[in-house]
Amino acid sequence: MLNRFIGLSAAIVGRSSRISGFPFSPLLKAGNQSQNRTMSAGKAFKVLVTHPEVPQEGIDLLKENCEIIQVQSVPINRAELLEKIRGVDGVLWGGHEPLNAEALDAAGPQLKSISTMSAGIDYVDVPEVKRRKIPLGHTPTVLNTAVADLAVGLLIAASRRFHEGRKTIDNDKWENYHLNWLLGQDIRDSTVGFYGFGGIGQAIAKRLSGFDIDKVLYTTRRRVHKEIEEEFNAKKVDFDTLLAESDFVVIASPLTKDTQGVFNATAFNKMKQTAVLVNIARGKIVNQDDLYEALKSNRIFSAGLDVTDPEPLSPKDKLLTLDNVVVLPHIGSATKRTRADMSTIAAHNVLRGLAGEPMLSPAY
Ligand SMILES: O=C(O)C(=O)CO
Repeated sequence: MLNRFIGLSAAIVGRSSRISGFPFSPLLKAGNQSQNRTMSAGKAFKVLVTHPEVPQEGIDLLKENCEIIQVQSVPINRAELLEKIRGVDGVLWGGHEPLNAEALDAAGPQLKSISTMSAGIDYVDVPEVKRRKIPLGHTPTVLNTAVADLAVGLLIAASRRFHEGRKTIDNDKWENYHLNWLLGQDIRDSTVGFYGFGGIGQAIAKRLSGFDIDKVLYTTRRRVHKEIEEEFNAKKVDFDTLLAESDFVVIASPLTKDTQGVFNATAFNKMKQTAVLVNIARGKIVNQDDLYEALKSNRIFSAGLDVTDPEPLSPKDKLLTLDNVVVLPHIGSATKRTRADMSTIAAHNVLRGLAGEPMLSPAY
């Protein structure tokens, strides 16, 4: 229920940060003269935006009360970032570069609020941020639908052999006079297993409910609310059961030391030979060498990946030589509206942190 509420508020902020009733960042309330600070631009706080392409929606919110400093280089030049972060009060961390002691030291002890513009925060040294008692926000929820749409796209593309089909055209091997040519896996009546069943996993399950699937299994540390289980006809199972019984295995969990590399040869050997793996979470949750072997030997049917290890993936990577894998360059949240919403939520997080208020979506 709480998830739903946050989802709703987040969606509202995304559409319009000015709708009355929305829990505005305190700093955006009229005047805000209570802050007993003055800066060169007459603004209460100095905020670094670490990426030049952060959508304007978030920048405009910050500008109302803050002097903005912005990194200009893309890809981000670390030296520029470390130079510009010095002395700032808040940071909107727009990219996926390491947010670690080096950056925090460069900023200095006055830093009091940080938000990433991402759901996953595996590139943040969270213990280090926590140790310094700096509130940290991130932007889950607003990207659930965009990532879920893409996951369903990958699931269909991998199960119906889009990549291999396209290659037959390129190679003048269009052979549909064979009745068993390019046969794929059905989604209807299938069991879909989620490794991680938070907001993104549930948004994928919601979309798949229109595909006449039979059941949903999920593996998580904690059981999800009963009403969510009922809504998706979902059952919590252990990892081995998930692997053995799922026709589609969807990875939708954060990357942590516990999830890193869990999809390895042992796991693939427990999956159905007809199974399709989809990963929209993080590349490192999968042992990519083992995945390559499992796909090449047809130990599993196919895979659809939005994330790889490393990123960017080399065009020479052996994974790309396979017919039965669809690989995308980590574009799960890459829609105009989603990125705008992410910048809005991140800006609210930063402003709330500066005001000493709870962030809209705290990371810890
Ligand atoms: O925001 C994130 O963490 C993503 O990886 C979106 O795809």
